[in-house]
Formats: sequence, C-alpha cells, structure tokens
Amino acid sequence: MSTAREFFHLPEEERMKLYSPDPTSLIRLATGFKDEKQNVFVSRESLKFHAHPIEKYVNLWPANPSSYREVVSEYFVAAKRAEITLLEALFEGLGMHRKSIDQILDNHGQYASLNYYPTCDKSNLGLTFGLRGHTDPTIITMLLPDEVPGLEILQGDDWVPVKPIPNTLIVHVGDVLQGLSNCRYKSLLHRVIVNSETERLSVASYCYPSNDTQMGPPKELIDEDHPLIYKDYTYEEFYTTMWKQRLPDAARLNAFKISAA
Ligand SMILES: O=C(O)CCC(=O)C(=O)O
Ligand SMILES: [Fe+2]
Repeated sequence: MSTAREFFHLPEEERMKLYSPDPTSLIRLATGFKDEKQNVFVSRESLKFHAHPIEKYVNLWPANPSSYREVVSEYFVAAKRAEITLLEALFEGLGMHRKSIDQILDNHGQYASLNYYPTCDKSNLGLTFGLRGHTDPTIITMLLPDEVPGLEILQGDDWVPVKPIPNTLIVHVGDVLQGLSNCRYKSLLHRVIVNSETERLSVASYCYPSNDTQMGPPKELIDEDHPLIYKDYTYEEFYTTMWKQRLPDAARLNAFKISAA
C-alpha cells in the first residue's frame, strides 16, 4: 500500500509516462474523466497491468518507486495463490468435477490495478464519484483497501458502506462466477464514493479465465431444481460483447442466456 501511495505521489509527468487510453495495453495509467452525458466526474486514477505469469510482465512495470517491482510482485504472487486456493474450495463446494475446475483455472490470468481516489472539493462532492456502480468482469476480485471508507455495495435499493477493517481483504464475486455457477453466486454491484478530507487507495487483483475457456455452467451443476440459465460461450466472446455493449454490470451476461438464443 505504501508503494502504491508513493507511486501516486510521484510528479504528474512521471506518472503520465504510463498513460494510455487503450484498454488492451499491457500496462496503463487511467486517469479521472468527466462523463458529459451524465454530468458527473469519475475521479479514480489507476495503474492497471497484467500480473500473471509474472516473469512475462514484470519488466514492463515502473522502476520508480525503486521498491515497486519487488514489493508488487510479492503481493500479487501471494494474492494469486490465495485466489486459486479459495476458488478450488468454492468450486468443490459447488460440486464441480475436477476436470471442470482444471478447465477454468488452467491458464487463468491475473490483471491488477492500483487505485487512487483523490480528495474532492466540498462544492463538487455531489457530482463526483470515485467509481460508479459496476460489477467486475472477473471470476473473483480480491481487493485490499486502505482504512478510508468509500466502498459501497448495493443491497436491495440501498447503497451500503463497507466498513474498512485493517489488513483485511475483500473478495467480490464477478460476472464470470455468476455465469459458471449458473447464478448460485451473484456478481456484486459496488461503487466508490469520495470525500473532501482524505485520499483513498486500494489494490485490486482480478482473476479471469483464459480466452478460450468455456463459461457456460458445467453439466454437474444442472438438475431439475437448477435448470440451465446460460449457454456455452468463451471468455473472449464475453469480453468482446462487453466492450460492444458498454454495460456496467452483470446485465452483460443476458446476451448469453438460453432464453436469448
Ligand atoms: O477501490 C475499491 O474499493 C473498489 C475498486 C473496484 O471496484 C475495482 O477496481 O473494480
Ligand atoms: Fe470493481
């Protein structure tokens, strides 16, 4: 976390060397932006990069701060190990066969993001979000927030603040797990609000399957009580559709519903 803080406190021209609007870049800084249509400012600045397999990507990472590559590698390797252990237990708990589990986890990827939410002038608070409501297009997301409140989840019709607990990871269910589990797990709608007093940081590890992974629910999860909801589709199809639709949440999965066939 302190390495992330150091990075975001580097001079702007140093950080902006990594700026890119292209979502397929292997590493990129994304900055806050104004949504003219909805007249809101989304203030998050984030450094996004691939983290697995780490040897393939680490040389693309910033060399400033000087501790960056070492500290960030150590964190994301450990995060990935924890994600895999958690997912194996979760898939086994659902009753999935070993073959189905391996198919999903073999060649999976890990995308990472260091997130920085600057403080916001009091007069602009009403029109500024850290991040608007969305679900993650992942299997799961492992999030390490700092101790500043800001994350909120939608429960019924209400946005409920998530109380920060020191040194505690938060795991979100993403859209891919909703699809794979035939809706036994629902992907989590969440957002980040900002405040006028304290900046906020978080570190996210997004676990996703390889492009050719079949994302329809495995046969063993389908029975009379759990009729098949989604047809078979690959992660690549899901991702391409997501960019075309530009939907912020799990409604993106509707294109793959049996009833949409
Ligand atoms: O910063 C946070 O607490 C949430 C970040 C988030 O939702 C994301 O990176 O997808
Ligand atoms: Fe998210």
